[in-house]
Amino acid sequence: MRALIVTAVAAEADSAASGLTPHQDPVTPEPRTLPGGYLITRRDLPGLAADVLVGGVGPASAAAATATALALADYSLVISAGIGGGFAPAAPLGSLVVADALVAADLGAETPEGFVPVQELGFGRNVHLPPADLAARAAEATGALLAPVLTVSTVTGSAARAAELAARHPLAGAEAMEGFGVAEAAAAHGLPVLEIRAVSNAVGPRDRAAWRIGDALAALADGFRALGPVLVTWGERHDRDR
Ligand SMILES: O=C(O)c1cccc(C(=O)CC[C@H]2O[C@@H](n3cnc4c(=O)[nH]cnc43)[C@H](O)[C@@H]2O)c1
Repeated sequence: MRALIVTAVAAEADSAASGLTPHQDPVTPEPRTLPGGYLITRRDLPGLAADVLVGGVGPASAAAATATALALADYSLVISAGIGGGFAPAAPLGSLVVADALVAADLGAETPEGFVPVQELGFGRNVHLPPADLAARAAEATGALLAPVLTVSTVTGSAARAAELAARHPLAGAEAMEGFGVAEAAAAHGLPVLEIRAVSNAVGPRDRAAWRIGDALAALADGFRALGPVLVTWGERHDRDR
């Protein structure tokens, strides 16, 4: 099974790659550069070839990078991965969230009656769903919360915005900036998508001193260590059924 893992920045890619690196191997990423300047690193486990891509911050960058990589090689699965904001109390700092839905939370129109998602306006969609069995197994193996992950173009920085998002998405576990873009590119290629986020900060009032990026990157590496065998098993079945 060949999987494409899309992160926003190099530190996230290094975490994902180190989690997928067998213990006896030193972590020696040898990135290649794709058209567009995107860096991609290959990790091989028995039964799993994983390409880890640095796709940039935000849904548009993530979609462009993902589509570029998908046009150049044959994949069975696309994974959006990185750090994110966690909705309290369900997703504390350092915890993991696996998406049971990848939701474009600010793609739509503001109206006097409130936010209307683009799907209700009749232009496309706001939600992509991962394979339910894969998301459930991934969450179980990694100890993650299985919950919707919101994709936003603006990081939430106030209690009012956090409350608005929570009211519209009461089950949301995390917010980040790339998942839906990755999912759009995967869908355009007919591929399933998964999203995993390690919580670096709480969704709420801006407080840079409270970020725990190092802890989140370590949690992301642990998550990928646990995810590897799940991907191998899922890939064997998926490739057999294709
Ligand atoms: O300046 C700020 O207040 C601020 C707060 C949190 C994150 C940022 C970023 O610019 C990081 C964006 C980057 O990291 C992911 N991320 C991490 N935490 C969040 C979040 O709470 N909401 C949305 N995205 C987040 C995101 O996927 C980007 O790749 C700045």
